[in-house]
Amino acid sequence: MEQPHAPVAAEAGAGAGTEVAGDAYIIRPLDLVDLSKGFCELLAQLSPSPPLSEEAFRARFAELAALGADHLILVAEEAATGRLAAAGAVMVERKFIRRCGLVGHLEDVVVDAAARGRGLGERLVRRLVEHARGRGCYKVILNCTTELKGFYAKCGFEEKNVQMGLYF
Ligand SMILES: CC(=O)SCCNC(=O)CCNC(=O)[C@H](O)C(C)(C)COP(=O)(O)OP(=O)(O)OC[C@H]1O[C@@H](n2cnc3c(N)ncnc32)[C@H](O)[C@@H]1OP(=O)(O)O
Repeated sequence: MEQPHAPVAAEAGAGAGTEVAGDAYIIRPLDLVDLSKGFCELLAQLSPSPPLSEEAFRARFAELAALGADHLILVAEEAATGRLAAAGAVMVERKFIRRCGLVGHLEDVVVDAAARGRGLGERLVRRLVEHARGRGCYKVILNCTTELKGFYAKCGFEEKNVQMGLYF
């Protein structure tokens, strides 16, 4: 199971909850230092995501940290540059059905365009899934485009049901 979010202002680097991926990337929970390591630039490759002020980033980080291990954002830091190359999140939904079962929701998986095709995305997804399993989730679900079905199939997912959305 992943550790809860790293303490505020903790130094990025190998420690509890981190994994050195093929020596080139350190996979670890999101940290406050990551605002200056390209976190927003990474998210902008996923969806329109203007840069955040430090205040806004810290406030959201604190809200998520308060959820403990029920909300985990992992990032992959390139060891050579200290820049972020990938990020992804999993949140645990607490249900009444299935004897108060837990469901993991995989969200906001992104690999920097320059780092794609090296297995980093799959490695990150598998780590997030393992976290959800460790929390006791009976399944992990996600929404994605048709083009990404192959990627998630490689990560062990299978197609189920239909995604619907209502945007405001
Ligand atoms: C729940 C969500 O967050 S959905 C949003 C997903 N994110 C995005 O669309 C953002 C833009 N895209 C990306 O960031 C990346 O392309 C990702 C995350 C989709 C894939 O990351 P990568 O690091 O390039 O993938 P990775 O190298 O780990 O690929 C693992 C396997 O999936 C395959 N794969 C990767 N992308 C695709 C794809 N679009 N379609 C089919 N197969 C794919 C790879 O070929 C590889 O297969 P192999 O083991 O046989 O070689």
